Amino acid sequence: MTKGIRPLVAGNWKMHGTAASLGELRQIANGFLHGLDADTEALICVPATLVSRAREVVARSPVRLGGQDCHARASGAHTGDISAEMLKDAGASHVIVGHSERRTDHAESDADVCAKAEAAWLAGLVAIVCVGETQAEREGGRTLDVLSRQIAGSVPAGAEAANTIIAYEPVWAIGTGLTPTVADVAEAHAHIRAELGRKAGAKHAASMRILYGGSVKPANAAELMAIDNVDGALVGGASLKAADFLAIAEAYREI
Ligand SMILES: O=C(CO)COP(=O)(O)O
Repeated sequence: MTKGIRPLVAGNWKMHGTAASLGELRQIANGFLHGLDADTEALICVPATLVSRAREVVARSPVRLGGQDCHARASGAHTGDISAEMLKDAGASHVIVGHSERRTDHAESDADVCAKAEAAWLAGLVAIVCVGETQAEREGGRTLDVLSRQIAGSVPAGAEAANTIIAYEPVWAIGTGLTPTVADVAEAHAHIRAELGRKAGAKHAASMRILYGGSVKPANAAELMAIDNVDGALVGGASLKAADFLAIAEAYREI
């Protein structure tokens, strides 16, 4: 946690979910509606096909919606792609950019991610910029260098709390059940905040959220959230089940 920063528990459904999954979203919305936690914000990044229907489901709850990627351009001949404006129009307030699965599956560079974050801002979306080292990079002692390079290259100038959230997701911790030690998470998040200071100035860096992502579960959420500079979570698999996602949000409240 960081004093003065309201935590955000965000779900990333990845390529999971059809209309049948909206029941889970309804349960999540109900959990927050019934006062689960006024101190924690909640966001679910559903597949783009569901944003518009999900908007109805979360309408009377504090739960907000995000996309999982957007194109760097506002519009054009880009068959199959989705613009930030389209996500906004469908009901999203946030969009994830530079998730490691996009960086790997679609060869997205830091410059691509930076352009997508700027496109998100232009459409009025908050960009959730993902960074994180691979297993080989960690084993090679290069974690902090990788994070420096990714923050320098993927976060546009002008980043501040109102338009940008950083998610630290060690690639080797995603979907594996493995998590870094408390000391490693603390070191990475402190390093990211220092790099944000270089990029955006100390004042903005101090108020920006830095989420942790990678095998966050109800059982480890409280321990992760208590770490300095960890301002919430980006939850993959455990966000698909309302009971797990709500338990994670609940764990955060108990810090
Ligand atoms: O990639 C993630 C969220 O964006 C993390 O996924 P898991 O929580 O399934 O490890």
